[in-house]
Amino acid sequence: TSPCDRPAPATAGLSHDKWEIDHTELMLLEELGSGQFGVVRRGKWRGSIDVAVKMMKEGTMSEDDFIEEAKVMTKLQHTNLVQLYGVCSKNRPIFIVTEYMRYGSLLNHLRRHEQSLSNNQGLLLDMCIQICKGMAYLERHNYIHRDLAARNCLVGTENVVKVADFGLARYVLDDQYTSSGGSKFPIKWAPPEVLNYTRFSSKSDVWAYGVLMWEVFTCGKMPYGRLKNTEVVERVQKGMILEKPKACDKEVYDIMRKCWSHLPENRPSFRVLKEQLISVAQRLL
Ligand SMILES: CN1CCN(C(=O)c2ccc(Nc3nc(-c4cccc(NC(=O)c5ccc(C(C)(C)C)cc5)c4)cn4ccnc34)cc2)CC1
Repeated sequence: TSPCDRPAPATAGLSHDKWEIDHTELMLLEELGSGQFGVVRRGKWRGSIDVAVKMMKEGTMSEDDFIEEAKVMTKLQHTNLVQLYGVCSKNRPIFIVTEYMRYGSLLNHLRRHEQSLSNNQGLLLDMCIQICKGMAYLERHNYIHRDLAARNCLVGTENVVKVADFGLARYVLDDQYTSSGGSKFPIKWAPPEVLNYTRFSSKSDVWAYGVLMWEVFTCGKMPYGRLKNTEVVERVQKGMILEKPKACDKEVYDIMRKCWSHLPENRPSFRVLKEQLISVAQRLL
């Protein structure tokens, strides 16, 4: 059919689609750091809303595919997910604009506050429960994270913890990151079916969540210490799992271990995990 036959897209005629942010309404402030895609800065949107702005370095991401997906991502809304406000896609580099989390990554937060956190099992468990709630929401919406880890969670005021960058891994162009043989692939958070067949699912997110729980209860240790990626792959295939962190109660470790069941179908769902963690927290605290 010729273009004039086709019905106009629903947003035709609107000056901006609702996920499109007008970059003249953004004021860029200090740099927060840099990640897979380049520099991230704090900003103000419409004069008063605190935002984080990822400025996508050219050639680091498949931009058109991401801009299409952004329409779906803006609809994912939960207190334990870092909210995507929108994108500035009319200029290059494109900007990804999200809510701002003032205390940075959970990994750095754990390492910075190890002293006070290491004997506060209640707070560590609460962080895990918050992340589990965010992941249970994604699971309900059949949304797979693909790179869940403490480095990809963020800390806000009053010990709020949120999951960030869910689904973004699909748009990274660097094959050192995307292929399981690559130097940047998150091997230590990957289950056997991802290592062997890159078969991602909410159950592979559950495996990664178990490793994230281990990161939380060790206050940010590197899983499997200095083992090289090839050594980790070999041991995970043979069923080796991470040891119980000192600060961690046996019951909590038993839940971690279930996340590392070899077969995905033997791992609990995030919905079940949430119930188990909440009942352990009630018994323990
Ligand atoms: C007292 N401390 C002082 C130092 N400090 C900070 O400087 C600091 C404070 C707030 C920060 N907040 C945020 N920082 C970031 C941020 C900063 C640097 C890098 C990144 N990460 C990325 O850009 C990034 C992450 C993952 C991925 C893939 C696709 C691989 C999964 C791709 C890109 C995010 C994003 N945010 C979204 C909402 N809030 C933030 C970050 C850092 C923390 C507080």
